[in-house]
Amino acid sequence: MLPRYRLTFSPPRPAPVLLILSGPSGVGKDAVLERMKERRLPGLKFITTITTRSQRPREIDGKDYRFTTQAEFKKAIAQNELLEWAEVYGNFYGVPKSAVREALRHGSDVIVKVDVQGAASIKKIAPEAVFVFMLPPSLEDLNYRLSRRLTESPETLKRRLETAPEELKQLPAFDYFVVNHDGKIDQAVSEISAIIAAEKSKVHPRRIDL
Ligand SMILES: Nc1ncnc2c1ncn2[C@@H]1O[C@H](COP(=O)(O)OP(=O)(O)OP(=O)(O)O)[C@@H](O)[C@H]1O
Ligand SMILES: Nc1nc2c(ncn2[C@@H]2O[C@H](COP(=O)(O)O)[C@@H](O)[C@H]2O)c(=O)[nH]1
Repeated sequence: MLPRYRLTFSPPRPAPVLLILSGPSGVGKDAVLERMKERRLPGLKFITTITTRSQRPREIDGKDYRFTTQAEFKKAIAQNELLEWAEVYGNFYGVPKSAVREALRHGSDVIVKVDVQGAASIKKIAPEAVFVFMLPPSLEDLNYRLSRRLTESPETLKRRLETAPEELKQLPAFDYFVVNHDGKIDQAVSEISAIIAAEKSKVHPRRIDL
């Protein structure tokens, strides 16, 4: 007969992770996040940000972005509805604070996609977030991807590509990097998932206070 023990132990409850994904335009952030969404990983929430940029032909309002006017965007800033906002390549973009708070309150892990300015702002507000920088294998690959996407005018394409080297200099401010190798979107998805899993296994987790 085995001795009977009173079991009083239970493992720690993992804290939700706020993952900030950044990287130059065209590196593949959206493509990787789309693939992540297809995997329907439980407890993972993707935040739709808002923008004054014009909607691209294949974009869906409310899914890719919440497209808004300059006036509405200014109102959102005035009413303190944005976690951060920035002018990026000539348009305004911002993260709705309530969506992030709500998801974290429900215990979900949260992914927010922003440019490097947005990542720097969020680092000041929520330094406990996990900052991930997506890198291209080379600037040539970045150029090729952004050109082939056919979403940019010659002027905006030039602006985005000329900004990339400056953005890449921000890498040291991040916690992790993920290289989005050509044709290897699944590998990038796995690496981001592994980062989330590692963060959730920390004995001393970073607790977000927003
Ligand atoms: N691993 C990859 N191999 C080859 N092509 C890729 C890869 N990842 C993304 N792409 C392609 O590169 C282009 C740019 O990708 P995507 O739009 O996801 O970039 P992004 O980082 O979200 O850009 P932005 O910051 O402008 O929103 C798309 O046409 C996409 O299909
Ligand atoms: N600072 C923020 N940057 C954002 C936000 N949402 C998206 N972005 C970034 O803007 C650029 C351009 O995006 P595109 O869709 O016009 O190609 C890209 O780096 C996005 O990651 C945000 O809320 N804040």
